[in-house]
Amino acid sequence: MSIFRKLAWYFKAERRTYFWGVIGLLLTALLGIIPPRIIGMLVDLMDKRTLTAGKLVLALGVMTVTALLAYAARFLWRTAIWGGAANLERTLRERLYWHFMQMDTAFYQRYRTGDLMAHATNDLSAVQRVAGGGILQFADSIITGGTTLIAMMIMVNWRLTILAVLPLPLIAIVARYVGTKIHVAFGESQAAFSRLNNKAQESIEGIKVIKTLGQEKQDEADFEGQVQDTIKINRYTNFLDAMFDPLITVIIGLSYVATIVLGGRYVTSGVISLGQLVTFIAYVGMLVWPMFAIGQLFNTMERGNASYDRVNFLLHEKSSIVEKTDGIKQPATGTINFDVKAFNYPDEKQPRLTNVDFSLPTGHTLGIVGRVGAGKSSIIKLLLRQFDDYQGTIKMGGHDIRDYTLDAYIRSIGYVPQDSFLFSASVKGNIAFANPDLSDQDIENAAYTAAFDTEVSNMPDGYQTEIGEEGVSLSGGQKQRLAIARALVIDPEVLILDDALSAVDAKTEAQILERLGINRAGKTTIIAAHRLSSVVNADEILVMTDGHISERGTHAELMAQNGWYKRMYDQQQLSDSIGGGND
Ligand SMILES: Nc1ncnc2c1ncn2[C@@H]1O[C@H](COP(=O)(O)OP(=O)(O)OP(=O)(O)O)[C@@H](O)[C@H]1O
Repeated sequence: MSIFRKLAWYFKAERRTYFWGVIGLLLTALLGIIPPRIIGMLVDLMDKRTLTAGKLVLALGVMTVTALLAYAARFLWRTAIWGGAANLERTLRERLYWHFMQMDTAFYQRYRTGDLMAHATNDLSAVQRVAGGGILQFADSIITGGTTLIAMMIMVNWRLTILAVLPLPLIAIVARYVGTKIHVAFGESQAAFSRLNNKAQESIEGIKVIKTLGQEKQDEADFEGQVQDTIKINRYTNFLDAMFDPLITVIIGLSYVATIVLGGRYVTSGVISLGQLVTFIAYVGMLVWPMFAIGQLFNTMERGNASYDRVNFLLHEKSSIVEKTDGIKQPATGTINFDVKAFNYPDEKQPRLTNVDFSLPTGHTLGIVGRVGAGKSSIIKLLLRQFDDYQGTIKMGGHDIRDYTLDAYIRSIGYVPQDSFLFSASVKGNIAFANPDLSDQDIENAAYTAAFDTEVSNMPDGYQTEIGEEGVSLSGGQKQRLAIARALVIDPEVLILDDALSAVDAKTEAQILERLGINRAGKTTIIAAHRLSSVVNADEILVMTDGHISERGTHAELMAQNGWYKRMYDQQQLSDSIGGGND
């Protein structure tokens, strides 16, 4: 019952809805008693041969009115209770979605997307079932079960009632225990199916690797193993399912046997009439569902409870990026003063950045270079406020970036990572993602600056061409340029390109950098790159080594220093003149 207590806030808020739901159920139950009783009376009249056409018409009239009223009552409880449940699911779904949107990178590092999706779908459905099916099972078992039992005792015979209903609680027990087993088995069968799906997807996606490494046979054997597993689990599920229905039929049969044996004797000895026995048999049938309901109620509550706890646990996870309620709401502008003494990722001891400091006046360009894992992206993650926990300060326009509201701060930044997420939408839809009302001219300007315009005009439907799963697939370099155009349309104060030109050939890169220089005059740009040609024109270049700045200066100054930068630059120039780009 604890789940009902936990959801009390909701039932309280929706008490009107649920009140009408229960009234509807009560009316349905009361009206349900009438038809069997009338049929019994008709049987008695026929038995005594006193049935007249008038009485028959009257009986049919009452039955018709009852059926119409029952229809209305059913409509009432169905709309109230299912509507209430749907509202709860919507409320929780919105809360969870909003919460996901607020969470920081560390949260997404802790939880896998698949698990979060499972919470947002399966768990919320299980909670919804408590507010719909659960309430129905609870009210139905008490209301329908109770009224039918009372009717049986009052209108027929209490001894017969006790004997006839004796086997019925077994339905509740079977529904509870076999029901749980079936549920678990279904869960396993679904999991097996999704493992099989994942395996198939992975193999198809990785087919080239599998073939080049000659692993087809091994992969086939793996797949065969998974298929066998899935079949075994499904067989067991079917076995349990096949056991369930016949067992219920046997229990109901026992009840009918008891009714016929004792009821028949009562009829012959004149304790009850034949019509009462007929009424009674119909009532026995009406008790089956409430018994099921009791059994299922425990399962619904147990699952709902566990799911509610899991969802609540997620909802209570705090983001380490804390919004100041009185944070600065004006867009962030001005010089960036980055002064981080030490930063380590959550749950890690080793600092990934140490003593990194730079000052980047508005309108300047900063280049960040260095080996793989040197800390380039870590600097950017701090600038993006993906992590707020570090020693030191990062300021923009003289204010600590943590003093801005997230919205005001993030809106000032356009960020393009190496692999951008693109939506399955048109080229235009992707570029205009931040502002669907952008004019075609703005979109084309952005595409031009990102050197993507010529290719778009060659696409089948130009800017309306669908990309992604259902449309054309773009090359790595095209994706990067589309992502740059998407970032440019917001005309950000600070544009951050994190290795976002890596898949673009050297000539196109030069074109983009040149156009960026013109388009973004007076705005700040940060470029992290492996290819040093991306940063040669920067006002300052930082060379990162193991989380600290090992060299710094302009291109000319760094060349003069004769260190890692010069060696790397010469080496890349040489391979460029031999190889060329990779777009
Ligand atoms: N989210 C994270 N959690 C824990 N460690 C991380 C995380 N992100 C990066 N690291 C570690 O921090 C170090 C610096 O990584 P970072 O991504 O900043 O390097 P980088 O210079 O950008 O590398 P690349 O050139 O490959 O992009 C690496 O050792 C990396 O493994």
